[in-house]
Amino acid sequence: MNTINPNETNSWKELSDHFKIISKIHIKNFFVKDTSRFKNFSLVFNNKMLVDFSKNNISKNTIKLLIQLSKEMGLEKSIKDMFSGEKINKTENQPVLHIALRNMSNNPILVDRQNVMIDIKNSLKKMKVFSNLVIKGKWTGYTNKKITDIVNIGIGGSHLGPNMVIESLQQYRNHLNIHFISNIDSCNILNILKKINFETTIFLISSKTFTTKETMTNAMTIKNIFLKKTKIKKSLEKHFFALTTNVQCAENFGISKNNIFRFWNWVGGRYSLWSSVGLSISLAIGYKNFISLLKGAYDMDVHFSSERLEKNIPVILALIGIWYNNFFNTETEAILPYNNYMHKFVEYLQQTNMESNGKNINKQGKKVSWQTGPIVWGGIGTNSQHAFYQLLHQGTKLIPCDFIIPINKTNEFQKHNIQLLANFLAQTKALAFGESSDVFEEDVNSNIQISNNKKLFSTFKNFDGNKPSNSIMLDILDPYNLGSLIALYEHKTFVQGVIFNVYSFDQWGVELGKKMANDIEKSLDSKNQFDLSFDSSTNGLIKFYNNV
Ligand SMILES: O=P(O)(O)OC[C@H]1O[C@](O)(CO)[C@@H](O)[C@@H]1O
Repeated sequence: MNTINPNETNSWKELSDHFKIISKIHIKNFFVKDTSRFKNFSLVFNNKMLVDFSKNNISKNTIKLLIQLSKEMGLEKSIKDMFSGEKINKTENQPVLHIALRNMSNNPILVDRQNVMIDIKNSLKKMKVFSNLVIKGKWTGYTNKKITDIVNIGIGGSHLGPNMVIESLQQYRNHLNIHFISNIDSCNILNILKKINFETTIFLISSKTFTTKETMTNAMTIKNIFLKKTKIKKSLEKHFFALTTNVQCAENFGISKNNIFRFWNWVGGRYSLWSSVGLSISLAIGYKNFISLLKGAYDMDVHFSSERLEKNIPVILALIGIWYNNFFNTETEAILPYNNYMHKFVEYLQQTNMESNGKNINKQGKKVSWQTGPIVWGGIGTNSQHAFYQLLHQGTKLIPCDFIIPINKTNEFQKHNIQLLANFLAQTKALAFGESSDVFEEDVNSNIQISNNKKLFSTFKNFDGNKPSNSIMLDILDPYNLGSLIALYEHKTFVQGVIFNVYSFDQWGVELGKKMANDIEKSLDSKNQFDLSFDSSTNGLIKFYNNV
């Protein structure tokens, strides 16, 4: 195991010195000095994805030093360890093998000397058969009607990934309506209940542990309402399914053995959309498209595990992220997809990144003295341009951005597609290069007496530029490319975790809130006469609730 902290490496010291020079250079000057800047600072993946990282505050030397840092932190060995099934999730004593779920090679992957590919292939076969039966109308409900609606009941990784993929791939959807119940807030259930007919709906209870409070409460409520309506216990067999590692709990809940789609403890919840947790995806877009999604991710895995670091897209994006996070001290990064279907992408990435690297204890159990995972946020273009881009352009915070756009030339609304692309290009250009306010003077309304105020007025319109961004272009938004894009961000997160020297695959930080919610829930039970033994704030809030 690597035992060095990033800020104790030689590269870190070199990067700190290097920062003093680079931070004084405007991005536009990098372009002036190097006429081949785009060529030198962009990479293409499989002729389908272009990653342009030229509009950053970086030189060739920056990349060289960052790669040196990654080597000092043992990145190459860490990648090998993950792909070979080493137990790199040490605090849970598990390997981390979402990459096995999309392994399209014939190479075995061993966990405790067992080849996990056999179980994975069987699970995929079961998903294929079931998806086909439902889509073709051969799986019927308890009154023999064809299935029209699927409800996925799950939260966190058992919800965000499938929901994002299904939304992103709207154009590949079949006739099935897909719904998600995730929140314990009853509004979520009520809203879905209004839309479905129990006779033609199946419920996928998606939970790695099959113990998550929200999911279990939601599933039990639905089951009770369902049984009240059907009055036949056997009807559950036609309508209730479990996607889980915990077969016993699923059976105890009343799911029949055949209706359990298993996966394994070595799949992290937030990396589980590639497993049977992706059943809603396979139902929504068909098994063949689900496999294309896996294939896209697999090809990115091959790139990530075999390409040298200098040409390795997830590595380069991770290192640029570290450069801003740890040397420019930026606190956040914005993800800006220029595609309406991708409106769930940011929410999904927040879990991938923030649950993985939101840690303040290093692998040796000591408090870190460097910044770890950034705050990930963002929104879709062009809507976000009219909401928060003002701050990106003229605010006081430096916010590195990833702009993502799938090319769309195929539909009849070409004017819209062109305008969307023009906005995408314009924003990254405006952020990087800025513009002097003189350019705007001719626009100034002639009625305004600007002569006295001219100087003052123009400062408001000034664009400093020098705001960094990456541009990611996909040749199309299809299952394959989406798979590659998701895997790219998964690996970016992994690389950053290695450099931060934190364990990226546990999430102990969510436990305390869960435990306290249980204790407080008991005290809210009116039978207990509202136990008020908490702090004065919690007690005050409970009293207010009680008196309303
Ligand atoms: O799939 P499960 O076990 O219901 O867990 C749901 C989510 O809860 C978390 O453990 C966090 O609370 C996530 O990591 C996970 O994706």
